[in-house]
Amino acid sequence: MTIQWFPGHMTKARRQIEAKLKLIDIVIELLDARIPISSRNPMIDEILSGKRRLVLLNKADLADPGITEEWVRFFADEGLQALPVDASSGMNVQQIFALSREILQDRLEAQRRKGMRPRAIRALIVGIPNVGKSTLINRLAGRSAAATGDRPGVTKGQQWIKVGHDMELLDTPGILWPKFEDQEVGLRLAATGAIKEEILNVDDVAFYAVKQLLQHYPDALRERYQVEYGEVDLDNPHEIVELMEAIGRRRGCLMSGGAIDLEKASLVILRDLRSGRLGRISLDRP
Ligand SMILES: Nc1nc2c(ncn2[C@@H]2O[C@H](COP(=O)(O)OP(=O)(O)OP(=O)(O)O)[C@@H](O)[C@H]2O)c(=O)[nH]1
Repeated sequence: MTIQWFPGHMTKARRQIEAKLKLIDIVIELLDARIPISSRNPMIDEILSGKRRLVLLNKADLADPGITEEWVRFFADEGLQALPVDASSGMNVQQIFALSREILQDRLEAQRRKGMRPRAIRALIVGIPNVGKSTLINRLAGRSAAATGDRPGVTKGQQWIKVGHDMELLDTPGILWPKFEDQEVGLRLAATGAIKEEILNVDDVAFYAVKQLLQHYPDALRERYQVEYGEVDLDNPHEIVELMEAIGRRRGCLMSGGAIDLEKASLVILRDLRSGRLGRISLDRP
């Protein structure tokens, strides 16, 4: 599965999720905490058609904690419970069980009133490529139940996985497509690594990232690369490129002949941004 979605792919992905929805009680909608709106499928409400839902803001370890708190409030205003998690380390992951029970409380109560012992909650994880679906499934299952990879598009092949003592997960997550219409959304998806590098202009993505960093995290580049810069005019592309070149020079990103290799410098910046070495950065803001 690649990020290049065509209308036919979208229809197929949507049908696959709709078929799974019939089997489950609750959807776990996985978003990237750094870009909760850009990593959200634009038709999600329609696709889930009223199914109960828990929103997870994954990769919260890489996101700006203050902004993540604002996002939790934003989703609460939409009537959705949102929980910041880090599927890699397991931070907050155990809370998923209690929150899911809370969201389904009326149904569980109704089953009890009828004298039935509530059966395990059946859940489906959905999200765009590379948002951490497999990592979360593995974390919840406590063993390697799904293949993980650091590049978009590795989830394949459907079984129930028992997680905790009262939840079952469909082992194949629902893959959603991200938004494409908006260029800035594309740049945010790319900067955080949701879109494959091969189909992007790396310089453009790094340029965007540097501009965002200067605007919202003005010390991040200085601290990481020991480059000196004063007030950078964000409306002057030359000043931003000059700063990228200074970073390239610092990092020895040179072409034969000694000119600065801007593409290499861009890759350095993007790798550092995605891995958190530039600090905890959020690109979407409520
Ligand atoms: N820092 C951090 N990295 C994470 C977290 N969750 C997942 N990752 C990393 O993100 C990358 C993608 O994770 P996957 O679990 O393969 O993502 P996926 O959604 O299953 O991806 P597809 O198979 O492409 O649909 C991997 O390199 C994970 O290690 C997290 O909470 N924090």
